[in-house]
Amino acid sequence: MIVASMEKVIKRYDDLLVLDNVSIELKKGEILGLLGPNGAGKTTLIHSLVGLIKVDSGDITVFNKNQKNNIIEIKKEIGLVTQDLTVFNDLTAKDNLEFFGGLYGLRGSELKNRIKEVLAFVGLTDNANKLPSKFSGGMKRRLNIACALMHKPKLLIMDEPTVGIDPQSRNHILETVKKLRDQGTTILYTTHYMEEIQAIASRVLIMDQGNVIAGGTVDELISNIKYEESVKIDVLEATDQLMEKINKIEGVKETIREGSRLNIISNSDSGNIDRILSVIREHTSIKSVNVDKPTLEDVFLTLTGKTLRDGREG
Ligand SMILES: Nc1ncnc2c1ncn2[C@@H]1O[C@H](COP(=O)(O)OP(=O)(O)OP(=O)(O)O)[C@@H](O)[C@H]1O
Repeated sequence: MIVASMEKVIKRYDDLLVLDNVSIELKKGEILGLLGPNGAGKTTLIHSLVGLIKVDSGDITVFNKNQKNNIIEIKKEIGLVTQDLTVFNDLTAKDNLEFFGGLYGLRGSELKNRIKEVLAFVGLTDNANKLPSKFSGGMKRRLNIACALMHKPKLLIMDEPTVGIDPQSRNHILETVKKLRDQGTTILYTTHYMEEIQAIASRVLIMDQGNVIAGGTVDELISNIKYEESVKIDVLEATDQLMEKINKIEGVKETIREGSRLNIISNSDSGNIDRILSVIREHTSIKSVNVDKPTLEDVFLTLTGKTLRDGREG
């Protein structure tokens, strides 16, 4: 069953085409991972889906209703976890939840019980009466999620909910997302982090420059490039000249430089590792070499020539 869809959606900011004929579908009970570098259009896609911004053309349907004509009704069933925290620093965690619950019409004992439930769900029960200003980044993010859960949304949209937090809080959030999925919530989850997508997503859409450029399960996406391998080489000095020479070797598809590490995507049947190594040796010393099967990161690199982490050109 389709919970939400966008069809041929176009959104421009002046001359900038931010959503370029985007079509997506969200299926009931799935965690759909939306992966892309900075500026790919992920937030714009989300804000369009929930009706926070108007699109220039295309159709958006949520819960089988045309979004434009039924936006108030639709919003009652959607939870939005925004990238920027929306919690009030001068209200305690509990009071924040009371405020957001109130906005959704919860009152009295129903409101009180839901606050307790949600605090326990995100692991903040012991901090209910504390101000978010005293929280760690991860605790604030968890409270931000809790606020979006007060009205038990059927569709939860999470815009990079783990940015800038410690690994423990990150794992806690990923576990929370999986629990929500197990309870039947449909989730759209955006991130730069492929490890998160690999850990939780049923399906992945990869976005770049306003386009959805690939989609499928993680395994499906990786199998599309299985004829390739990823050669990771640590060198003493990775100069522009060296990069240029490597890219000219037959069978090399992409080379990305991260400090003194080179990640080279190469056809696995071209047998050119020797060639790559000897070109490098002519320029600098080699510290280590690793040949891996491709990961989701390599899928992205192959498709866009950029790393997921920062959207930097390769
Ligand atoms: N209100 C706006 N006015 C003009 N340009 C905008 C506006 N909002 C976003 N943009 C531009 O649209 C493009 C897509 O931005 P968007 O925030 O959707 O990307 P994103 O994939 O969510 O990036 P990030 O990972 O950094 O959040 C960017 O080039 C951005 O500068």
